[in-house]
Parts: sequence; structure tokens; C-alpha cells
Amino acid sequence: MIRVILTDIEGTTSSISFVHDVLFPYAAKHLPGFIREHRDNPDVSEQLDRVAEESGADREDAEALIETLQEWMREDRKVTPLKALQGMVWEQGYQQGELKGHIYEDAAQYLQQWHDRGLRLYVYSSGSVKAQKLIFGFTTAGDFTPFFSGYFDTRIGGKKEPGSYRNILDELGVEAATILFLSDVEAELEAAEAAGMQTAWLIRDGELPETERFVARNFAEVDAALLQKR
Ligand SMILES: CSCCC(=O)C(=O)COP(=O)(O)O
Ligand SMILES: [Mg+2]
Repeated sequence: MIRVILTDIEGTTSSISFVHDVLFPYAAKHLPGFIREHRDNPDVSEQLDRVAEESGADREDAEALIETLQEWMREDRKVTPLKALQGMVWEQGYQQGELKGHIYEDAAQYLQQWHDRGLRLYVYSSGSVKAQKLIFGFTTAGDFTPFFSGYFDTRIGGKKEPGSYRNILDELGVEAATILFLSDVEAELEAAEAAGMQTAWLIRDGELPETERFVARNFAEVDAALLQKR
């Protein structure tokens, strides 16, 4: 029986377009100025140490670090220090009212319903935990953070690695088969299944793939097929 929902964000609860056409350009525009202004802040400085370690760029050369980060953004690299810094930049945007998180209507409706029906809800995204709390805290449909019991990001491991899902299982202390992982990326579903979790593949647009895997267009279909038996 499914007791826990673990959900991806981009392409699952929220549109790919919001992340790629709004959030990522916002970070690309504001990150250089943010780093120049806040490079001595301990949280920023810690992430810049990690950018230098990971890239081999000179830690003392802020412009070289910024160029590395811009390159990682162009390549959509899911690197923890980039994701942490993007979250800090987006925080300013959400707080100033320049950003509002996108959430699909069906996701909004069922996240609330599943919470109210006693399911425990968790997020697992490549976006940092800060970024996850922001997108769900400042959505166009209100604050969804009260529905979530916890958040996981790349600090627990990459989303295509079975070990990351085993780490999440250790943290949650529940049987793998009681967790339903929702994602739009098949390689992530394969990794979660290798750890014993149940999965649903969200295909929001375009043709449905030929697959043995459970596929849904939206959260209503997930609910009807997998969660009504509870
Ligand atoms: C937390 S919103 C920004 C999401 C993000 O930065 C990203 O790279 C998308 O990752 P996901 O694992 O949600 O597909
Ligand atoms: Mg996704």
C-alpha cells in the first residue's frame, strides 16, 4: 500500500517551460551581480569554494567562477553548488514579487487532497531545498509548503542513481514499496525502481511512449489508478 509520495518538480508538478524560460534566465541574469555583491557572505563563499574545487577554476578569481557557473547553466548541469547559488538568487526574485512559482492545477488539487487523506508528501528535485521551498511557497495558487513533510536535493545524490533513492529510504525509514515516486524522466524512474519504489511516469504533453511502465497525463490519473485502492 502506498503511504508516501515522493515527487519531482520540473515536468511533474510544474512546467518545464517555467523552469527553463523563467527561472533559469532569471538566474543567468542576476547571478553575476549577486556573486560580486555577496562573495564574502559565508553561505555564498562556501558554495564558491565548491565551484572552484569541482571546476579547477582559481578560487580567488570571482570572474572565472562566474564564467564557470554561466557555462554550467548553459549546459543545465545539476551540480550542487550551482543549484545552491541559483536558489539564493531566486529567493530575491520571489521575495520582491518578480517570480511566482508555477504549479499545474491538478498537482495543486491532488497534493492538497493526498495530504488531507493522510499520505506523506516529499519532494526530490535537482533544485536546492531552498529553491524547492520557494517554488512551492510562492506559487500562483498559494503556499503549498504546509503539505510537505520534507525535501531532498542533489546532496542526497543524483536523481538517476539508485543509491540516492536508497539514501532517501534510510532517511524516511519506511518500506520501499510504500513509496510512489513521480517523475517525467524515465531514467529517474528506473533508478527509483531499482531501489524498490513504485513509480508513475508523468507525460504532460506530446505522444505517450510505448512502455510497460505506468504512465499518467496528470495527477488525477495517478490518483485513480494507484491511490484509490488505499
Ligand atoms: C526547484 S525549482 C528549480 C528546478 C531546477 O533547478 C532543476 O534543475 C530541475 O530539476 P528537477 O529535478 O525538478 O527536474
Ligand atoms: Mg523532472
